[in-house]
Amino acid sequence: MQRFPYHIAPMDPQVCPPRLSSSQSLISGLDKSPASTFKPGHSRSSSTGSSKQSKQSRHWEVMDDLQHLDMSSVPGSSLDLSIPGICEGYLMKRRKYPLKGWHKRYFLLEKGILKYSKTQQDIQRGKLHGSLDVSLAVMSINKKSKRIDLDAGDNLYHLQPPHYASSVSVYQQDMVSPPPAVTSNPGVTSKVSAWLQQTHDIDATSNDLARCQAELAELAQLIQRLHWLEGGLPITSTDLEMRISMQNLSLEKPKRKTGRVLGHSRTLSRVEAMGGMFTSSHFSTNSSSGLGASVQSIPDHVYSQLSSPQVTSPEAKKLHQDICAVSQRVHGSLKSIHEVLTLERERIREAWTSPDLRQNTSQQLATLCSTLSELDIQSRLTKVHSLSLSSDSTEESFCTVRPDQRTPSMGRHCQRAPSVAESMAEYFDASEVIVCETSSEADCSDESGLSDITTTSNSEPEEGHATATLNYRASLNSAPDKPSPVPTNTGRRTALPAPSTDNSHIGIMTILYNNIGKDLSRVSMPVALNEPLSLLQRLSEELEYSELLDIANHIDDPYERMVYVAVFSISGYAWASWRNRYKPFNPVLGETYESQREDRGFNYISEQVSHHPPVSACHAESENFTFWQDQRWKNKFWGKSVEIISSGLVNVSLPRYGDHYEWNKAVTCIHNVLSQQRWLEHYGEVVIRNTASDVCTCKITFVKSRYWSSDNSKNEVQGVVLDRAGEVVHRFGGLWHEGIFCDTLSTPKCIWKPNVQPEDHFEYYGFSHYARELNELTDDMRAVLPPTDTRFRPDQRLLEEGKVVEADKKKDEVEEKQRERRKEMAKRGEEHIPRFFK
Ligand SMILES: CC(C)CCC[C@@H](C)[C@H]1CC[C@H]2[C@@H]3CC=C4C[C@@H](O)CC[C@]4(C)[C@H]3CC[C@]12C
Repeated sequence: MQRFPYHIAPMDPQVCPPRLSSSQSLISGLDKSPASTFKPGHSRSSSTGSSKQSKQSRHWEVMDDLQHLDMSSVPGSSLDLSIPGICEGYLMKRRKYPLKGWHKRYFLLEKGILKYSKTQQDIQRGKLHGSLDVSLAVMSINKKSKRIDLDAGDNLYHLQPPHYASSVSVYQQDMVSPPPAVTSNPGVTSKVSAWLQQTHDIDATSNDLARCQAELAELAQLIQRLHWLEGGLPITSTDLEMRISMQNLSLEKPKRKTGRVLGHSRTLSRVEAMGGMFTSSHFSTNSSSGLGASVQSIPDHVYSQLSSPQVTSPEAKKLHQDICAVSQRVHGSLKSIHEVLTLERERIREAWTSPDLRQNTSQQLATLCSTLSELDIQSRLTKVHSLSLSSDSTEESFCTVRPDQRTPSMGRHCQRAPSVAESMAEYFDASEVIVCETSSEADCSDESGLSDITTTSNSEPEEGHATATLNYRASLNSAPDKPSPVPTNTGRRTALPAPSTDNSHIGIMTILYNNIGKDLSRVSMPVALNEPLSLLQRLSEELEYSELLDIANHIDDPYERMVYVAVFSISGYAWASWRNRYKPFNPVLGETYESQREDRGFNYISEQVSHHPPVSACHAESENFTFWQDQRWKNKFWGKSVEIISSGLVNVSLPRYGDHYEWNKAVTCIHNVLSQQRWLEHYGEVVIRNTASDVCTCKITFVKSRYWSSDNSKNEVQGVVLDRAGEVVHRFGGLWHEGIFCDTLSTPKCIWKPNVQPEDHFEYYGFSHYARELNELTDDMRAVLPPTDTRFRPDQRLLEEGKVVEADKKKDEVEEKQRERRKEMAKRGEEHIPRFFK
C-alpha cells in the first residue's frame, strides 16, 4: 500500500541545521552547504509532554532514531562541543493570531537563547518581542523550503528566510531593501507573505484604526458635553451628575437644609469638570443616595438651574474648538486608512482582472480561504511533526532536531516511522495516497497548508454564480415541499435500537500521537468513532433519491432527461451536512451488502473487492435504471483537512432510451478532520456524458466555499446542460443540502429537495430515515442472506445496540482475523477472487 503523503526524512546530514558560526546569519546557515553539522550548545531537558504515554512515545520516537545518526562521518563535522558564538540576522517569523502571515524580525541567538525584535537596535536596547531557550525547544527544519519550526512547549515559532533569498548575498540585499515581488511560480504561502509585505504598512494601518477608535470615543464625549452645555436635557442620573458639575449647579436648596436628601452640597469647578474624567471621587461619598438615585429625586431648584444653558460660554467655545481638532485628527486617520484600502482594492482588482492571474488567484484564494479557516489545529499538528515525524511529502527534507544529539551517526538511515499523514491514511484505510504529485515541494511541505490544490479543477463557475445561487435558493424556498413518492409505511424500522454515543472526547490527534512509532495498521481505532453502517451501505445511500432516475426514464426530451440524471448525481451528496462525526466501518475483504427495495423498485448488491487498496463495487437494478460503480479513492492530507478523491466513474443506464451516462465524482473534503469543528464539503467539476449519444453533456460545478463567505453560500452547486455545439440548453443550481432548481424548463421548477431529517437525527448518528433502515436484520433476511453480509458483522451490530465496549473488542477480533486470512492467502500465493464482481 502506498502510504500517506509525508515521509519521515532519513537522517541525511543535509537536512540538519548546519553549524552556525558567529559570523553567519541564522539563515545563511540554512542556505549553506550540507557539509556542516548542527552543533547544539545545550543539552535538552526531558520532554515537555504532559501524559506519561505521550512522553514515552515522544522519547523513543524522536530520540531513538536520531541517536543512531553518525554525524562524525560527515565531512567537516568533527565533534565540537564548544559553545557556539552569536548568530544574528533577519528572519521571517510567522505571525500569531489574529494577523496571519509573516513578518520580518531581527533574531539573535546567544548562549542558546534566541531573542527577537523588530530591529537590531531594538535588540540592543533590550526592547524584545520575545525570547526562548532553544535548548528546551524541539526544532524541525525543512531545508528545501528553508523553514525552521521551533516548538518551545508553550509557543510554536515558525521561521523562514526573507523570501526567495536562496543565497547569502540575496539575503543580505534583502535586509536593506523590501522583499522582492512575487516571482513566477512560488508557493501560495510565499505569495501571500509577499502580498502582505507589499501591503502598505499593515501595522501602521492597524495603529491608525486603533487611534481612530480612541479619537472617535473622545469626540463622542466632547459632543455630548457640548450638547449638555447647549441645553440638551439630561436623561440619566449620571448625565445629570455630569451636567450639574459642569454647570456648577448648587445642589443646596436656598435657605433650607437638605442634608438628609443629598447629604451635603457639592459643586465642582468648571475647570475640574471640563478636565474630563469624572470619577466617583468627584462626588460626595453619599452621592449614591442622592445623585445616583432617580432623576425625580433631584429637587426642583436644581432643575430650574438646568434650564438655562450657557451657549455662548467660553467653555462651549473651547468645546467647539476641541471637537474641530479631534474631528480633523479622525479625518486624517480615516484618510490614511482609506488610502491603504484603496490601494489594496486596486491591487486585488488588478490581480483579479489580469487574465493570467485570474485563474490562479481564484484558486489560490479558495485554497487560502479554506486554510485560513482551519488554522486552529495547525499548531498542534506542527507540534507533532516537530516532535517526532515528518510532515513533508518529500523525503529528506524535514528532520526533527533535538539539541542534545551530540553524537549523531550517519551512514545508515533511520528507521522510518509512520507520519501523522500516514496515520491518517491508515485511519481512513486509504487506497493510495497522492503525494502532492504536481505541486512543488515547497508547497507540499508548507505546514500552513497553503498549497495549491492541483487535483481539483477550478470549482469556480462563471461570474454571477453567487447571485444565481441566491435566486435558486429563493425559488427553492418558495417551492412547495413535495411529498416523497416513496411510501413510508413499508414496515421497515424507523428507529435505531440505541442512540449514538458521544465521541467528542476521543481525540484523533491523541490517538495518532500516542501511537507514534507503532505500526498503525495494528492500532485499532476506537469503535466509538464509527457509525453502525459499513462503507458498502454508505454507498447505497447514493440511491436514496432513485426516484429521480425513475422520472428520467420517462422523459422524452434528452436535455431535460439529462437535468434529472444530473440532479440525481447531486442528491447523492446531501448526507454530508449531517454526517461528519462518525466514520463508516471499513468492509473486510469479501464483505457484501445486498438489499431489496421493493418500495423503491430496485435491488442493490455490493462487495468489497479489494482491501489494499480498498475498492468497493456496487450494482443496482430496477425496471427504470441500472446503476453501478466501483469506487476507489485517494486521500490527500493537507495538515488539517483530508480530501477524498474518488477515481471510479459512476454509471447509470436508462433502458427506455438506451442511454448510458457516466460521470466522475466531486472531491469530498473533511475540514478540520482532527478537531470537533469538523465539516464536510464537496467541490470540483462533475461532467456527465451519455456514451450512447452525444446530443448533450452536462457540467456541474460544486463550488468551493470561500473563507469570507457566510454559511449561506456554502454548498453551492450549479450546472448546465450543453448541446452538441456547446450551447447552454438548461441551467440549474442550488445547494446540495437544500435542493436544486431549474429555471430553464418550460415550467421552471424545483427538481429535488432532500427529505426532511428525523427530528432526533443528531442523537442517532445524523442518520436519515433511509439510513436507519439499512442495517436492519429481520428473521426473513437472516434466512436468505449470505454470511458475508454486513448485517452479520458482530462488531457493527454491537455498536448499533449501543454496546461500545463489546463492539470495540469484537472489532479487534474481526480485524485480527482478516489479517490472519490475508497472511495465509499470501503464504499460499493466492489472490482473493470477488464473488459478485470481476
Ligand atoms: C474522524 C472521523 C470520525 C470523521 C468522519 C469521516 C467521514 C466523514 C469520512 C470517512 C470515510 C469517508 C468516505 C470514504 C469514501 C467515500 C467514497 C467517495 O466516492 C465519496 C465519499 C466517501 C463516501 C467518503 C465520505 C466521507 C467519509 C464517510
